[in-house]
Amino acid sequence: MRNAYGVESVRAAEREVMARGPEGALMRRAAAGLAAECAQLLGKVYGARIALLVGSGDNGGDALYAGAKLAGRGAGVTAVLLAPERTHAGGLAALRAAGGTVVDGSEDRAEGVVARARLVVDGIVGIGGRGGLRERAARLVAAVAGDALVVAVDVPSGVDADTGEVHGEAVRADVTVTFGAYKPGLLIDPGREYAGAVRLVDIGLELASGERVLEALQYADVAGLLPRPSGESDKYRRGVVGVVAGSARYPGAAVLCVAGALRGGAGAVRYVGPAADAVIARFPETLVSAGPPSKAGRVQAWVVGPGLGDDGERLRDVVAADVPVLIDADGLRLAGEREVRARRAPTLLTPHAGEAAALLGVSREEVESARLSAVRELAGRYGATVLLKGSTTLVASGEGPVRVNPTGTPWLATAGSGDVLSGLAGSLLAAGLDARDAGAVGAYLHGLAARHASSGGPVAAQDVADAIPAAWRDVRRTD
Ligand SMILES: NC(=O)C1=CN([C@@H]2O[C@H](COP(=O)(O)OP(=O)(O)OC[C@H]3O[C@@H](n4cnc5c(N)ncnc54)[C@H](O)[C@@H]3O)[C@@H](O)[C@H]2O)[C@@H](O)CC1
Ligand SMILES: Nc1ncnc2c1ncn2[C@@H]1O[C@H](COP(=O)(O)OP(=O)(O)O)[C@@H](O)[C@H]1O
Ligand SMILES: [K+]
Repeated sequence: MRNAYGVESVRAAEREVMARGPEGALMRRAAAGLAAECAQLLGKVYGARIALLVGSGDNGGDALYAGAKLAGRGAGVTAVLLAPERTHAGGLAALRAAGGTVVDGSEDRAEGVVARARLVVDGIVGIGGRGGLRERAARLVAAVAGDALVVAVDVPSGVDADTGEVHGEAVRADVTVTFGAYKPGLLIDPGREYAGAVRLVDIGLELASGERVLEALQYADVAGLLPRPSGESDKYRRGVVGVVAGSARYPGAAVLCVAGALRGGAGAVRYVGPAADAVIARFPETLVSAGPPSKAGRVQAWVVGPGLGDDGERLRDVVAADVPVLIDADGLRLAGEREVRARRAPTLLTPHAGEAAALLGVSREEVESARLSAVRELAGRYGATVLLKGSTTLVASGEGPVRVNPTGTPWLATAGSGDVLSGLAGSLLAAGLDARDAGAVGAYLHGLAARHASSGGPVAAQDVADAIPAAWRDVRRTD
């Protein structure tokens, strides 16, 4: 599991280490890790032109000590000070002693220094930052050459370390070297996008895993959660997933949802609805039935909503069932908050940002700019587990850390791929995973399947469904 910790926890862990160890030890470790990463990116340090953007706090101190190390190896290092009177004194002295130079960020020549640098180190603000870049910092950042390497210290300045929100201008880094622990803002868009590749440097902080606010499943975690048929399994023991999706107008949604469900580990897929002919034509192994879902026979979990149109009756029939239910797409619009809250069996809602926005009564942009608070708010309101889809997929339940999905590709943003995900996650629910695990494992496999199917090129939703078994085997290999 990859865990991310909030700023308060990181600061508390830092205080503990500082109380025990020699002064400045943490910053020296951080700076050493930062310098090593810069050196690796540069390839040749000797003669390289480096600019340090240095703010008023310890983040600037890290940049200065790292700059001193690089200057000691023959790089031409210039520190551009954004708050000259409040610059980290020890760091500044170290840089000067190593042969580095210093300019005031308000001087005209500062922009030229930044523009000529091959590598720019962003030490403007770290976890102490609030809001976007201020004007002078933003101007200097805008001067960075297009082909320069940008390394952010701890977090890209302007990105909220706790949430990934960006209010105003922020640094776009190629690499972010973060200290002691991942911060949520490095793993959730838009912050994740600004951070580039994230490198974690161990500086000896001890964080209790119970304090994590965000977690990302890794291969081994997923392998441990995948359903595994035992020798005595039969299709009912493996779980039957019921799919209520599609309409005369959208039969394709039913086919795609069933396609995902068939690959999700349940023993059988039951389809109820008006697209039975289309489903059977593509997947003859599906059990189809007409009539209401409640009369369809044994089902361990339902998926309801993709392409459903305005069929509130079938939706209500499913929501009244006493087994886990996944509600997606049109189902989200039709399901009342009170009905969902009243359910006793687990409920998993899988909105994309637009659907989440409609449920919350805000704009899509508001959801996309503050995903963490949106997914938590929805989980709280509905008393359910919520999987918020998009460039960063998050899964939140009422309690415990939020899960962030580490797999996927922007090629997944293709019509119908969400239907495949709901079928897949519903199948995992039927196979016995709880709602959080079914959502997180479903998103993980779905993203990995898309990568398999894509290999850098476009994919269609059906390709993603077809690649799920390969993704599954891929994960199992680590078992
Ligand atoms: N906490 C830890 O465990 C460690 C922290 N270290 C470094 O220390 C950093 C935190 O240092 P600080 O607490 O001094 O805080 P920062 O260096 O992040 O910020 C310092 C000051 O910047 C100003 N500021 C805030 N927002 C601003 C904005 N938008 N534009 C311009 N100025 C702004 C504020 O006056 C703030 O107090 C970490 O991010 C990391 O780089 C490391 O040296 C090692 C260990
Ligand atoms: N930029 C992106 N990067 C990665 N995955 C994305 C991105 N945009 C969308 N996705 C994923 O693509 C899928 C699209 O689902 P959805 O929006 O429901 O589409 P549809 O309704 O057409 O099936 C989701 O799994 C979502 O997480
Ligand atoms: K920074």
